[in-house]
Amino acid sequence: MKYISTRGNAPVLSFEEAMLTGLARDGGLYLPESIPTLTADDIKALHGVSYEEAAFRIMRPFIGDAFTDDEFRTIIARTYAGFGHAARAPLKQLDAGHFLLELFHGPTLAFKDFAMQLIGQLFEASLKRSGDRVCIVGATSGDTGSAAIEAFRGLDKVDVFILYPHGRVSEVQRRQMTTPVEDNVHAIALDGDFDACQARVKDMFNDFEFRDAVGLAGVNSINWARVLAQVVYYFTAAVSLGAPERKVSFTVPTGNFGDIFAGYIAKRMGLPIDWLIVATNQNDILHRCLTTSEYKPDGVIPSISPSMDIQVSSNFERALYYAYDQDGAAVAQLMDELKAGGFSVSQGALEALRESFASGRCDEDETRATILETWNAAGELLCPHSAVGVKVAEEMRDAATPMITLATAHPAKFPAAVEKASGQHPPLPDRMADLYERSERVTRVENDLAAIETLIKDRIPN
Ligand SMILES: Cc1ncc(COP(=O)(O)O)c(C=O)c1O
Ligand SMILES: N[C@@H](CCOP(=O)(O)O)C(=O)O
Repeated sequence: MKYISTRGNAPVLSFEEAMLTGLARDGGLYLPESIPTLTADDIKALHGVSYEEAAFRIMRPFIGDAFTDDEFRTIIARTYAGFGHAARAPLKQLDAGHFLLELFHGPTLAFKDFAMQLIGQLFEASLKRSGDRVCIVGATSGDTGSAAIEAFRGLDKVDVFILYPHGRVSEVQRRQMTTPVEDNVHAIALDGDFDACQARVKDMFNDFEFRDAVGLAGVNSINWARVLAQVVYYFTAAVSLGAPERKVSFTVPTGNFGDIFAGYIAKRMGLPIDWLIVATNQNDILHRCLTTSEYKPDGVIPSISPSMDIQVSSNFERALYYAYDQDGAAVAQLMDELKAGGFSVSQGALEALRESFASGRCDEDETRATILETWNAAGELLCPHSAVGVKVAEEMRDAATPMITLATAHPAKFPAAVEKASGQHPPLPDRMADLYERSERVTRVENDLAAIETLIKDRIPN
């Protein structure tokens, strides 16, 4: 299996190389050259198997000869051993035809753990073999950072620097990043929004001198392995509702477009998905683009679903690559226009996107009202991101097709917003009960590439 860049002008890599490389050297994102498919019988055979077995069968065709089957099975077993639910990604029924896919039973209580725990294991196995050292730099609006720090803390041969927007993540998210004591992990509070954090990370990848000097690697959804691991739960959820005989739709609380893009990959692999519905908060650039064709970032507005406070949505580039018939030059042209302020998706590409994706938007009042209504009607306490999903799903679903909304984080990560909306205080699980007492370690930086690069160079071992 070979991996190519969305912009068509970077070295073709193996799975392992793509995983360790992060951003392609032409600024694009890696994708498999072709997408393996599962037959209806393969999908049927997923009925009743463990999450780990499903993960093995779904991901195996993408990894080539990077790991033997035994190695890969061991890695998967370790990945999900620390999850607090035997099903890993359980489905709950909200009402007739509407289901919630709970993705928050991992160590940091958000869907990021599904992929981050896996790539922690994959990096460890790969670096042990090569003896190389890497410097991971990531951008977070709250959840990627905590999941990355949890997955990589204390690992040999890996330093991790996470840039988060100062003052714009929840206290639990911040403490998950700032309280680990291992000295290979570094929380960096940047003066700016998430888009600024992500832009600086991409700038570092595009600064080849710095990139090569520090051995830069990425664990944002820039990294294909992140997306791949998220494909699995689309299969397990759909199968438990009757796939491949019965189609399902998914509504996905969306920001950087990585999670919903994993659903799109599942669809291309042969999973019968009717609609993939992009649910946005008031930072609705994706909804605007899918409805008007215009993609013009106009600044992030802080919300009560802060992990989705994103206006430059990295993985949308991967969707555009397919919508433009895998034309890397066309994608590169759009990304140049984006640097200059924005772009318009062509009519043909918009129609291609609309074959799979629909969208909706949920504002702050609607988010709060949905938390309260879902608590009263179903006894389910939603985090604000999942509430955005549930609200949009309710507006968009039809009676004929089961709708699965992704519950992307545990309500206890956002206790203030959840309590204000519902009157219910969501407690942290026991293993994190002392989070508020632990001491914090964080470095504040300005939004300045040279300053961030200097800080990183000074901190990594020579
Ligand atoms: C809780 C939560 N929900 C939704 C999202 C949006 O997911 P994505 O960025 O993959 O679109 C994020 C951030 O990634 C998140 O942390
Ligand atoms: N919402 C994310 C933003 C980064 O997304 P990623 O999937 O590209 O890592 C977060 O919580 O950090």
